[in-house]
Amino acid sequence: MEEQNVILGRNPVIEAIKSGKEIEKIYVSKTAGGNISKIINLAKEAGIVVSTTDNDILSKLAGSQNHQGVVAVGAVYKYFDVDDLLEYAEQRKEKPFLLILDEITDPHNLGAIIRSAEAFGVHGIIIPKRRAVGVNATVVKTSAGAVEHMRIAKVSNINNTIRGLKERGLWIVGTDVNAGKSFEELDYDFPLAIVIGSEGKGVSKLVLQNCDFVVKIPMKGKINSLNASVAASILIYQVVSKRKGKA
Ligand SMILES: C[S@@+](CC[C@H](N)C(=O)[O-])C[C@H]1O[C@@H](n2cnc3c(N)ncnc32)[C@H](O)[C@@H]1O
Repeated sequence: MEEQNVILGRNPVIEAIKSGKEIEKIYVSKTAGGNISKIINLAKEAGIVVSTTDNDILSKLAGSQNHQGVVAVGAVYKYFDVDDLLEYAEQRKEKPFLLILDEITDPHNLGAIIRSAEAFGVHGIIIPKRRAVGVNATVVKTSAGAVEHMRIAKVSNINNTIRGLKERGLWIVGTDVNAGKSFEELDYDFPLAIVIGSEGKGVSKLVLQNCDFVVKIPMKGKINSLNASVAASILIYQVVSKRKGKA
């Protein structure tokens, strides 16, 4: 785990963005002028959230040190590469078992998924760089500390990552409320990644097309879907129980 840190001042923040440092958010003063628009543009290009705010908030974040109207709040988590996730499975002499989260935006869902994944021995979680929540303070808290033991990789393009995983021998199991196949029909005794979709629109069409299997958890009630973290937990448990006792 990396400590959450703050970077103060214009040049340090510019250098931090350029070096690709994990930055969660950049705060800029409402009244800042000069090269502030350059910082905002650089941040946007790097996909970093920028918040325009009052000087009081900046001073609080900066602990009364000089911030020149800009404070970057560093990441709370150091991400892994997809290769690290697969190597971890290899070290454990287990068939890879990964989760791919397709644009989960609620930090409580991400935290809960990490917690279940850690509890049941998932080797790693893949999340997209854009349009999804990353590991922030709420996620850390909701995961009840499980995030410290979970390898999470951030990728630019989920579909390219899926292609790469298939080349490495993984089977991709998508989940969708309207799938024709029940999740109980697979034996999960193969290297795999399970795809869980976003709260609003589910797994995207293209990702579903790239899956080897698409399964549903049959439901009896009137509500048409489960919470993403609940669905993830049911699937994770199914994989673990089906693999039990198998090498
Ligand atoms: C809240 S649901 C998304 C609902 C979305 N409106 C849809 O129609 O797909 C979030 C994710 O949880 C998983 N999920 C929820 N209920 C499920 C079910 N009954 N079967 C399979 N997956 C489910 C899927 O990955 C889904 O994309």
